[in-house]
Amino acid sequence: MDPSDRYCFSPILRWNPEVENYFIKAYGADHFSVISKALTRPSSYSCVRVNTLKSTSDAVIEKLLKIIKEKGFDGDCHGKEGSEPDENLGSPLEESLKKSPIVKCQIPGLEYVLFVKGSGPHVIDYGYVPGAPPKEVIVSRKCAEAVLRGAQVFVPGVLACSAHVEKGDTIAVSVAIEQRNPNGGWASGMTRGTVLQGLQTDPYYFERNGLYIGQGTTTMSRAGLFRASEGIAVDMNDRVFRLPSFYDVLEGEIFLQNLPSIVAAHALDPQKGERILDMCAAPGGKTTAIAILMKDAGELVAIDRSHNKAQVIQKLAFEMSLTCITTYKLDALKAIRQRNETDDINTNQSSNSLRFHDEKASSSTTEGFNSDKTCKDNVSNAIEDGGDLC
Ligand SMILES: C[S@@+](CC[C@H](N)C(=O)[O-])C[C@H]1O[C@@H](n2cnc3c(N)ncnc32)[C@H](O)[C@@H]1O
Repeated sequence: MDPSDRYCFSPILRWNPEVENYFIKAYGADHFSVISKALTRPSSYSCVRVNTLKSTSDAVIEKLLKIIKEKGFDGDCHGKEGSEPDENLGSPLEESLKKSPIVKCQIPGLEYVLFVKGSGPHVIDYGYVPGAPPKEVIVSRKCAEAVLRGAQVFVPGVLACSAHVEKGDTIAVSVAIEQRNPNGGWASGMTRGTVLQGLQTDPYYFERNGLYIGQGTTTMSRAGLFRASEGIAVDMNDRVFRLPSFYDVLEGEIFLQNLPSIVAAHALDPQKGERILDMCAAPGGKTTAIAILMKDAGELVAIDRSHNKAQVIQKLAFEMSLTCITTYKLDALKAIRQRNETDDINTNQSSNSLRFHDEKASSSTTEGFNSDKTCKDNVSNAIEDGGDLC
């Protein structure tokens, strides 16, 4: 392989042969190959839920179209145009997205869901010169997945970096996919802070062939990057897949959320005045969806075992002006006592009420949230750390 060929995005899924044979029989070789390829790519659109207590789908579409027009297609990417033709287009949604970059969900009752078009894969010139490989960082898989959905590279996601990287350097970003370890688990197995030379002796050099997800500008030096515990490490200029970034966009009016999570809240059909418990709630995607469906009237108890994540729920509820949510930092497994349990905690509560053994996450009427930097960083880190779009 020519060394320059590795700086591209062409992942190949490796299946357990038995599973692969099963699927080939079930789907046919051609269909299975299309499915297998699609599984290596991010979604071709983003899904956004509108806070109908604050706005309407039409108003949000209008505002987003204006933002997209002002900022360019995907907010902060200005790479070369030109992408591979996408052989998977053809569903009614994708056909609609060809006509307009933002469309309303056509499922009755879900008109508050919007789809925003993305594009890719794009070809990126990493500036490879024989004998002078580009400076690069390796990021975790979760970080890479977020980047391919419009996020920046945050500090905790960086695993390794070239030597002599300074703030403002152009840098290629690749991903270290987890490998199976001897204990049967999966891990990248890379020590954070590893120095890359751009040589075949670099960790996962061959495994990273075709796993370059974009190019950006470093916001700090190599030393700073591994000293810092939070913040943006690489400001992405170009990604192989481009989806609009919704970071700080129409805060409180919209929430980026996968359709199945939205449908889960919708299927629950929560009603005004009900009392609902969300036991693994952070970052609060379903919690806030439920609260909005309840018209913010009733009681929604949201718990998460992580203190920082519980704060993230509070921040989101505050942004969305939802007052029916009460947040607790609490392990769900220890959350509820049997009626006849005889420990001495909360003995003054009625026997059939839920009894919380842990503390309420600090003040839920927090005026401080707007300017609370820690909370904002917690959101970034929670996203970085959790990676899931819930
Ligand atoms: C995938 S996220 C949940 C997403 C959330 N339901 C939403 O729709 O936004 C899983 C969350 O569960 C929390 N969690 C896991 N085990 C828990 C437990 N035993 N008690 C409380 N929270 C837990 C994690 O901290 C994490 O924030």
